[in-house]
Amino acid sequence: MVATNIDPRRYRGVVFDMDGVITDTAAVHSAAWKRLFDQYLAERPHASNEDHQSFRQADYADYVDGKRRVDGVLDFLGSRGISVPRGDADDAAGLETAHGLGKLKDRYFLEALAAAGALLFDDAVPLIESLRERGIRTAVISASRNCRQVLRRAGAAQLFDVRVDGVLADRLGLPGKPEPAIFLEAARRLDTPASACVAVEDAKAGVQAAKAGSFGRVIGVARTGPPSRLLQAGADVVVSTLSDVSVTTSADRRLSEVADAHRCWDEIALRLRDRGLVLVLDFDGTLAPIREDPTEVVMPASTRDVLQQLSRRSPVAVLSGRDLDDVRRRVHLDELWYAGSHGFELASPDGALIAHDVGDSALLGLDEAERHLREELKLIPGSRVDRKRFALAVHYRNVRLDSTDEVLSAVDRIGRTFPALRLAHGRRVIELLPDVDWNKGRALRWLLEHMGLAGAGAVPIFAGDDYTDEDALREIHEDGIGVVVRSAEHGDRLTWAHYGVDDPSSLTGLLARFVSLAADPGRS
Ligand SMILES: O=P(O)(O)OC[C@H]1O[C@H](O[C@H]2O[C@H](CO)[C@@H](O)[C@H](O)[C@H]2O)[C@H](O)[C@@H](O)[C@@H]1O
Repeated sequence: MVATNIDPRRYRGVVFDMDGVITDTAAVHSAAWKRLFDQYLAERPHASNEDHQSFRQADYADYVDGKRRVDGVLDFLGSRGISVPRGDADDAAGLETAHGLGKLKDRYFLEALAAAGALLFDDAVPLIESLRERGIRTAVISASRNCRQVLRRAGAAQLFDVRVDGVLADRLGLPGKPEPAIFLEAARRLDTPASACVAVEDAKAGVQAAKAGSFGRVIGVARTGPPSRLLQAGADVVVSTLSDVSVTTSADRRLSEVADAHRCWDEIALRLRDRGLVLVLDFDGTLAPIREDPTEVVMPASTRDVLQQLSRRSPVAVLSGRDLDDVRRRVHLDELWYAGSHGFELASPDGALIAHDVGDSALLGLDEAERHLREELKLIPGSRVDRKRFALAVHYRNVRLDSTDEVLSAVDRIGRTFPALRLAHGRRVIELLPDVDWNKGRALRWLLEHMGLAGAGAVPIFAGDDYTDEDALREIHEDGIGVVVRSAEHGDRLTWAHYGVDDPSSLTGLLARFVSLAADPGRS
C-alpha cells in the first residue's frame, strides 16, 4: 500500500479531476463511448487500412479519458486509421463528424447517467472535508460539459470553491488535457500559484497536464490496475484509494504500516526512471549494525563496496550523529560527502569543512554540561558520556534497566540549566545539542543544494533508523524517497518514511539495487 500526505503548511489548494477521482462516472463515460464506437465501427464499410475491432477498456484510457469529446472522437478513430471531419458545434447528433459523433456519445452518456446508482466515491468526501477543515481550498476540473449536472446529481457541488469544466473551458478557449490550461485556470481561480497546489488525477493526459503546469505535487489515482501508467506520465506518487491520502503536519504512519522497499522495488524504479539520484544516508543502525559499544561499530565491507559503486554514479553523503572525523574514519571512502554531529559540521569530498555557527554560549554550555554529567554519572555502571564537537551524547544501552531513569533525568536536569542547549533522544542515547534552528533535515537540504546534483530533477533519497532521522525523512517527504530501517527499540513509532527495510543488511541490498539503476537509468 502506498500512502501519501498533503501538508497544509506547504499547500494552499487542491485541484481534483472529477471523473474517476471524485465521481464514479468513468464507467458511465466508458460505456457511452463503447456504445458509440462499436455501433459506428460495425456500420462503417471496411477499408484495408482500418481496424474495426470493438472498443476496449485500454482504448478508453489511451484515447478518450480526460479529453474533450471532439478530441476523444478524433484521437480514437485516428488510432484505428479512420479520419472524420471535425465539423462544428451545430452538427446533429450522429452526423459523421467529430462534433456529430461526440454529440451522440453525450446522448448515450446522459441516458446512462440517469440510470446510474450512487456516483460519489466513498473515499472522496472525507479527504475533501479534511482539506477544507485545514484551510486548503478545493477546485474540481473536468473536460466534461456535464460536470455541473454530475456534481449536482452526486450531491457534491458544495465541496468545491471553484469549478472549471468543459463549458467554461470552451467559453475561455482553453485547450484540453494534456495541455495544462484547465488546471492553471483552476489554480488561478483558487488565487493560489500552481506550485502551492496539489493536483489529483486518474487519467494519463490529466497527470501530464498537471505536470506541465508545474503543480507542486501530482497525485495519481489508480483505483484498478497498476500505478505504472500514471507514474510514467509523471505522477509524483500513485495511490489506489483517496483514503491513502492524509492531510496532516505530522507523521501519521507507524513503522509496521510502511511498505517494504524491496517488495515495492518496481514502483521505486519506475519513479526514478530517467532521473538522477542523490543519496544521503545515516550511519549507526542504517549503514552499520548497532553494537553495545559505539567504539566497536564497524561498517561491513560489502556496504563499503556498494557505497563506492554508488558514488561513482551518483552523489552520496553520510549524515551522522557521530563526530565528523569519527564517521569519516568508519566509512573510509574519500569520494563521499560527510556531515557529523547531526549535521552541524559538514565536509565535501575535496576536504573543505563547513561548520554551523552555533554561537559561543552553546559551545560553552556543552563543555560545562559535559563536566557536570561526567561527574554525576561516574557512579552509574554502563553509562557513557561521549563528547562530540557540537553535541554531547549520553549512552545508556549498557545501564541496568532500573538505573535508566536516573541517567535520563540527570541529562534532562543538567541540560535545562543551559538555555543554549536542547535535548534529543535516540536509540538508547540521549543527547544535548545547540538549541538553534538546525537539524538533520536542514543539513540534508543544505547538502542537496551543495552536492552538485547530477542534473536537475535528481531524486533525493534518504535512509535512517532513529528519531533524529525523522527530520530528514520529513524534509524530503514531498520531493524524495525516504526509507526507514526498522528496529523494535522505540516500539511501533510514527515515521515520515515512504518505505521500510528490516535491517542494515537489507538496506545494503537496496543500495545495490540503486547501483544497477544508476548504471542504467532508463531501466525499470
Ligand atoms: O546519526 P547516527 O549515525 O545514527 O548516529 C546516532 C548515534 O549513533 C551512535 O549511537 C548509536 O549506535 C551505537 C553503536 O551501535 C549504540 O551503542 C547506541 O545505543 C546508539 O544510540 C553514536 O554512538 C552516537 O554518537 C550517535 O549520535
